[in-house]
Amino acid sequence: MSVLAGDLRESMTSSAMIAVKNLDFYYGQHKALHGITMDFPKRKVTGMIGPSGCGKSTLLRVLNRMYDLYPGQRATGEVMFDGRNIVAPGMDLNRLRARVGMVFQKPTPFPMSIYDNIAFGVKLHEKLSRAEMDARVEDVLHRVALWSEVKDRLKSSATALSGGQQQRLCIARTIATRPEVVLLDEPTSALDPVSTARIEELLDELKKEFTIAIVTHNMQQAARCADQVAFFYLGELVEIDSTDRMFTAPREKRTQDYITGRFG
Ligand SMILES: Nc1ncnc2c1ncn2[C@@H]1O[C@H](COP(=O)(O)OP(=O)(O)OP(=O)(O)O)[C@@H](O)[C@H]1O
Repeated sequence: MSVLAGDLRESMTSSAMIAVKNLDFYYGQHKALHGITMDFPKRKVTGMIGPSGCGKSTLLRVLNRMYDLYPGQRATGEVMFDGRNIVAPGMDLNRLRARVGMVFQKPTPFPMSIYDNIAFGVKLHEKLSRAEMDARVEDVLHRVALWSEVKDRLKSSATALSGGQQQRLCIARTIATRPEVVLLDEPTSALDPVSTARIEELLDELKKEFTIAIVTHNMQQAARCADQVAFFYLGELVEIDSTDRMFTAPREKRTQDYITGRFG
Protein backbone atom coordinates (compact mmCIF):
# COMPACT_ATOMS: atom_id res chain seq x y z
CA MET A 1 0.00 0.00 0.00
CA SER A 2 1.26 3.45 -0.80
CA VAL A 3 0.82 6.04 1.89
CA LEU A 4 0.80 9.75 1.25
CA ALA A 5 0.09 12.50 3.73
CA GLY A 6 -3.22 14.22 2.97
CA ASP A 7 -1.91 17.77 2.64
CA LEU A 8 1.04 16.58 0.55
CA ARG A 9 -1.33 14.62 -1.67
CA GLU A 10 -3.35 17.80 -2.26
CA SER A 11 -0.40 19.94 -3.25
CA MET A 12 1.24 17.22 -5.35
CA THR A 13 -1.89 16.24 -7.24
CA SER A 14 -2.66 19.78 -8.24
CA SER A 15 0.79 20.28 -9.77
CA ALA A 16 1.63 16.80 -11.07
CA MET A 17 3.74 16.86 -14.22
CA ILE A 18 3.40 13.10 -14.48
CA ALA A 19 0.64 11.15 -12.74
CA VAL A 20 1.10 7.37 -12.54
CA LYS A 21 -1.97 5.29 -11.76
CA ASN A 22 -2.27 1.52 -11.28
CA LEU A 23 0.84 0.88 -13.32
CA ASP A 24 1.93 -2.73 -13.84
CA PHE A 25 5.04 -3.67 -15.80
CA TYR A 26 6.11 -7.01 -17.25
CA TYR A 27 9.41 -8.38 -18.54
CA GLY A 28 7.85 -11.25 -20.50
CA GLN A 29 6.07 -13.30 -17.83
CA HIS A 30 7.84 -11.59 -14.95
CA LYS A 31 5.81 -8.85 -13.31
CA ALA A 32 8.27 -6.25 -12.11
CA LEU A 33 5.91 -3.43 -11.05
CA HIS A 34 2.67 -3.93 -9.15
CA GLY A 35 -0.04 -1.27 -9.22
CA ILE A 36 2.17 1.79 -8.84
CA THR A 37 0.28 5.03 -8.17
CA MET A 38 2.24 8.23 -7.60
CA ASP A 39 2.74 11.75 -8.90
CA PHE A 40 5.86 13.52 -10.06
CA PRO A 41 5.18 17.14 -9.11
CA LYS A 42 6.14 19.91 -11.48
CA ARG A 43 9.59 21.44 -10.88
CA LYS A 44 10.33 19.22 -7.92
CA VAL A 45 12.88 16.48 -7.43
CA THR A 46 11.42 13.04 -6.74
CA GLY A 47 13.94 10.61 -5.24
CA MET A 48 13.36 6.90 -5.82
CA ILE A 49 14.97 4.53 -3.34
CA GLY A 50 14.82 0.85 -2.46
CA PRO A 51 16.93 -2.30 -2.50
CA SER A 52 18.41 -3.73 -5.67
CA GLY A 53 15.81 -5.25 -7.99
CA CYS A 54 12.81 -3.44 -6.47
CA GLY A 55 11.83 -1.78 -9.76
CA LYS A 56 13.22 1.76 -9.54
CA SER A 57 14.95 1.69 -12.92
CA THR A 58 11.99 -0.09 -14.46
CA LEU A 59 9.66 2.72 -13.42
CA LEU A 60 12.08 5.33 -14.75
CA ARG A 61 12.22 3.48 -18.08
CA VAL A 62 8.43 3.51 -18.28
CA LEU A 63 8.31 7.30 -17.97
CA ASN A 64 9.84 7.80 -21.41
CA ARG A 65 8.87 4.42 -22.90
CA MET A 66 12.52 3.36 -23.04
CA TYR A 67 11.29 -0.21 -22.57
CA ASP A 68 9.72 -0.08 -26.05
CA LEU A 69 13.15 -0.68 -27.51
CA TYR A 70 13.02 -4.21 -26.08
CA PRO A 71 10.60 -6.92 -27.24
CA GLY A 72 8.45 -8.66 -24.62
CA GLN A 73 8.37 -5.72 -22.22
CA ARG A 74 5.03 -4.04 -21.58
CA ALA A 75 3.22 -1.70 -19.25
CA THR A 76 -0.46 -1.50 -18.36
CA GLY A 77 -2.22 1.24 -16.44
CA GLU A 78 -1.93 4.99 -16.73
CA VAL A 79 1.02 7.34 -16.95
CA MET A 80 -0.56 10.72 -17.64
CA PHE A 81 1.71 13.39 -19.10
CA ASP A 82 0.35 16.54 -20.69
CA GLY A 83 -3.15 15.10 -20.90
CA ARG A 84 -2.19 11.79 -22.53
CA ASN A 85 -1.58 8.29 -21.28
CA ILE A 86 1.96 7.70 -22.54
CA VAL A 87 1.83 3.92 -22.13
CA ALA A 88 -1.19 3.70 -24.46
CA PRO A 89 -0.63 3.09 -28.19
CA GLY A 90 -0.20 5.97 -30.61
CA MET A 91 2.49 8.01 -28.87
CA ASP A 92 5.20 9.72 -30.92
CA LEU A 93 8.11 8.15 -29.03
CA ASN A 94 10.84 10.39 -30.44
CA ARG A 95 8.91 13.44 -29.34
CA LEU A 96 8.18 11.87 -25.94
CA ARG A 97 11.87 11.13 -25.35
CA ALA A 98 12.80 14.71 -26.20
CA ARG A 99 10.23 15.93 -23.66
CA VAL A 100 11.18 13.35 -21.05
CA GLY A 101 14.96 13.13 -21.19
CA MET A 102 17.11 10.51 -19.51
CA VAL A 103 20.59 10.45 -18.00
CA PHE A 104 22.15 7.06 -17.28
CA GLN A 105 24.34 5.70 -14.51
CA LYS A 106 27.50 5.63 -16.61
CA PRO A 107 28.32 8.76 -18.57
CA THR A 108 27.57 7.89 -22.19
CA PRO A 109 28.92 10.70 -24.42
CA PHE A 110 28.66 10.00 -28.14
CA PRO A 111 32.06 9.43 -29.84
CA MET A 112 32.04 12.91 -31.34
CA SER A 113 33.01 16.43 -30.32
CA ILE A 114 31.72 18.18 -27.22
CA TYR A 115 29.79 20.59 -29.44
CA ASP A 116 28.25 17.84 -31.57
CA ASN A 117 27.22 15.83 -28.51
CA ILE A 118 24.82 18.65 -27.74
CA ALA A 119 23.92 19.68 -31.30
CA PHE A 120 23.12 16.11 -32.38
CA GLY A 121 19.90 15.71 -30.38
CA VAL A 122 18.79 19.29 -30.97
CA LYS A 123 19.04 18.83 -34.75
CA LEU A 124 16.63 15.88 -34.58
CA HIS A 125 13.89 18.13 -33.25
CA GLU A 126 14.62 21.71 -34.31
CA LYS A 127 16.03 23.57 -37.26
CA LEU A 128 18.38 26.15 -35.82
CA SER A 129 20.75 28.51 -37.59
CA ARG A 130 24.44 28.10 -36.83
CA ALA A 131 24.34 31.13 -34.52
CA GLU A 132 21.28 29.81 -32.71
CA MET A 133 22.91 26.41 -32.27
CA ASP A 134 26.11 28.04 -30.96
CA ALA A 135 23.99 29.95 -28.47
CA ARG A 136 22.12 26.79 -27.41
CA VAL A 137 25.37 24.88 -26.88
CA GLU A 138 26.87 27.72 -24.86
CA ASP A 139 23.73 28.15 -22.78
CA VAL A 140 23.44 24.52 -21.70
CA LEU A 141 27.16 24.23 -21.01
CA HIS A 142 26.87 27.28 -18.74
CA ARG A 143 23.93 25.71 -16.98
CA VAL A 144 25.82 22.54 -16.15
CA ALA A 145 28.83 24.65 -15.08
CA LEU A 146 31.03 23.19 -17.81
CA TRP A 147 31.46 26.18 -20.11
CA SER A 148 34.63 27.59 -18.58
CA GLU A 149 36.24 24.13 -18.64
CA VAL A 150 35.48 23.33 -22.28
CA LYS A 151 34.91 26.59 -24.15
CA ASP A 152 38.34 26.42 -25.80
CA ARG A 153 37.96 22.81 -26.93
CA LEU A 154 34.40 22.46 -28.15
CA LYS A 155 35.62 20.63 -31.24
CA SER A 156 37.63 18.09 -29.22
CA SER A 157 36.31 14.63 -28.52
CA ALA A 158 33.91 14.36 -25.60
CA THR A 159 35.43 11.02 -24.64
CA ALA A 160 38.60 12.82 -23.50
CA LEU A 161 36.70 14.55 -20.69
CA SER A 162 36.85 13.26 -17.10
CA GLY A 163 33.98 11.07 -15.87
CA GLY A 164 32.41 13.94 -13.95
CA GLN A 165 32.71 16.28 -16.92
CA GLN A 166 31.23 13.62 -19.20
CA GLN A 167 28.23 13.23 -16.93
CA ARG A 168 27.68 17.00 -16.86
CA LEU A 169 27.91 16.96 -20.66
CA CYS A 170 25.29 14.20 -20.76
CA ILE A 171 23.01 16.33 -18.60
CA ALA A 172 23.69 19.32 -20.90
CA ARG A 173 22.85 17.13 -23.90
CA THR A 174 19.59 16.07 -22.26
CA ILE A 175 18.42 19.57 -21.35
CA ALA A 176 19.47 20.97 -24.76
CA THR A 177 16.29 19.58 -26.34
CA ARG A 178 14.33 21.55 -23.71
CA PRO A 179 12.54 18.66 -22.04
CA GLU A 180 9.93 19.17 -19.35
CA VAL A 181 11.12 16.15 -17.35
CA VAL A 182 14.64 14.87 -16.67
CA LEU A 183 15.08 11.28 -15.46
CA LEU A 184 18.37 10.35 -13.81
CA ASP A 185 19.27 6.72 -13.08
CA GLU A 186 21.95 6.69 -10.38
CA PRO A 187 23.75 9.53 -12.17
CA THR A 188 26.61 9.83 -9.68
CA SER A 189 27.32 6.23 -8.76
CA ALA A 190 30.34 6.11 -11.10
CA LEU A 191 31.69 9.49 -9.94
CA ASP A 192 34.07 10.72 -7.23
CA PRO A 193 32.72 12.80 -4.30
CA VAL A 194 33.70 16.16 -5.82
CA SER A 195 31.97 15.41 -9.14
CA THR A 196 29.00 14.04 -7.20
CA ALA A 197 28.68 17.26 -5.22
CA ARG A 198 28.76 19.28 -8.44
CA ILE A 199 25.96 17.21 -9.97
CA GLU A 200 23.90 17.58 -6.80
CA GLU A 201 24.35 21.37 -6.88
CA LEU A 202 23.33 21.27 -10.48
CA LEU A 203 20.09 19.43 -9.67
CA ASP A 204 19.15 22.24 -7.34
CA GLU A 205 19.51 24.69 -10.22
CA LEU A 206 17.78 22.46 -12.78
CA LYS A 207 14.67 21.91 -10.70
CA LYS A 208 13.83 25.61 -11.14
CA GLU A 209 13.04 24.69 -14.72
CA PHE A 210 12.56 20.94 -14.98
CA THR A 211 10.68 18.18 -13.22
CA ILE A 212 13.26 15.69 -12.02
CA ALA A 213 13.14 12.02 -11.04
CA ILE A 214 16.33 10.50 -9.64
CA VAL A 215 17.03 6.88 -8.73
CA THR A 216 19.69 6.62 -6.06
CA HIS A 217 21.14 4.07 -3.67
CA ASN A 218 22.61 6.85 -1.62
CA MET A 219 20.31 7.88 1.25
CA GLN A 220 22.28 11.07 1.89
CA GLN A 221 21.89 12.00 -1.73
CA ALA A 222 18.14 11.44 -1.61
CA ALA A 223 17.95 13.50 1.60
CA ARG A 224 20.04 16.32 0.10
CA CYS A 225 18.45 16.53 -3.34
CA ALA A 226 14.86 15.35 -3.26
CA ASP A 227 11.67 17.21 -2.36
CA GLN A 228 9.73 13.98 -2.09
CA VAL A 229 11.00 10.41 -1.79
CA ALA A 230 9.39 7.16 -2.92
CA PHE A 231 10.45 3.86 -1.35
CA PHE A 232 10.01 0.71 -3.44
CA TYR A 233 10.22 -2.90 -2.37
CA LEU A 234 9.74 -6.01 -4.54
CA GLY A 235 8.06 -4.03 -7.30
CA GLU A 236 5.66 -2.19 -5.02
CA LEU A 237 5.58 1.41 -3.94
CA VAL A 238 5.65 1.05 -0.18
CA GLU A 239 5.58 4.71 0.76
CA ILE A 240 5.95 8.18 -0.72
CA ASP A 241 6.20 11.37 1.25
CA SER A 242 8.10 14.63 1.64
CA THR A 243 11.83 14.04 2.10
CA ASP A 244 11.78 15.39 5.67
CA ARG A 245 9.01 13.08 6.69
CA MET A 246 10.48 10.03 4.97
CA PHE A 247 13.76 10.40 6.80
CA THR A 248 12.40 11.47 10.17
CA ALA A 249 9.05 9.73 10.54
CA PRO A 250 8.38 7.07 7.90
CA ARG A 251 5.01 5.39 8.27
CA GLU A 252 6.03 1.88 7.32
CA LYS A 253 8.43 -0.37 9.21
CA ARG A 254 10.01 -1.58 5.93
CA THR A 255 10.89 2.01 5.05
CA GLN A 256 12.36 2.61 8.48
CA ASP A 257 14.41 -0.59 8.24
CA TYR A 258 15.71 0.31 4.80
CA ILE A 259 16.69 3.89 5.51
CA THR A 260 18.41 2.92 8.73
CA GLY A 261 20.44 0.30 6.86
CA ARG A 262 18.84 -2.80 8.37
CA PHE A 263 18.48 -4.33 4.90
CA GLY A 264 19.16 -3.61 1.27
N1 LIG B 1 15.68 -6.97 -18.97
C1 LIG B 1 15.09 -7.63 -17.98
N2 LIG B 1 14.51 -8.83 -18.18
C2 LIG B 1 13.89 -9.51 -17.19
N3 LIG B 1 13.78 -9.03 -15.92
C3 LIG B 1 14.35 -7.85 -15.65
C4 LIG B 1 15.02 -7.08 -16.66
N4 LIG B 1 15.47 -5.93 -16.09
C5 LIG B 1 15.09 -5.98 -14.81
N5 LIG B 1 14.41 -7.12 -14.54
C6 LIG B 1 13.83 -7.55 -13.25
O1 LIG B 1 12.86 -6.58 -12.85
C7 LIG B 1 12.96 -6.32 -11.46
C8 LIG B 1 13.22 -4.84 -11.23
O2 LIG B 1 14.49 -4.50 -11.75
P1 LIG B 1 15.05 -3.00 -11.76
O3 LIG B 1 16.30 -2.99 -12.58
O4 LIG B 1 13.96 -2.08 -12.14
O5 LIG B 1 15.38 -2.79 -10.22
P2 LIG B 1 16.18 -1.62 -9.51
O6 LIG B 1 15.41 -1.31 -8.27
O7 LIG B 1 16.42 -0.50 -10.44
O8 LIG B 1 17.53 -2.34 -9.15
P3 LIG B 1 19.04 -1.75 -9.00
O9 LIG B 1 18.99 -0.87 -7.82
O10 LIG B 1 19.86 -2.99 -8.78
O11 LIG B 1 19.36 -1.05 -10.28
C9 LIG B 1 14.05 -7.24 -10.94
O12 LIG B 1 13.43 -8.42 -10.45
C10 LIG B 1 14.89 -7.55 -12.15
O13 LIG B 1 15.50 -8.81 -12.06
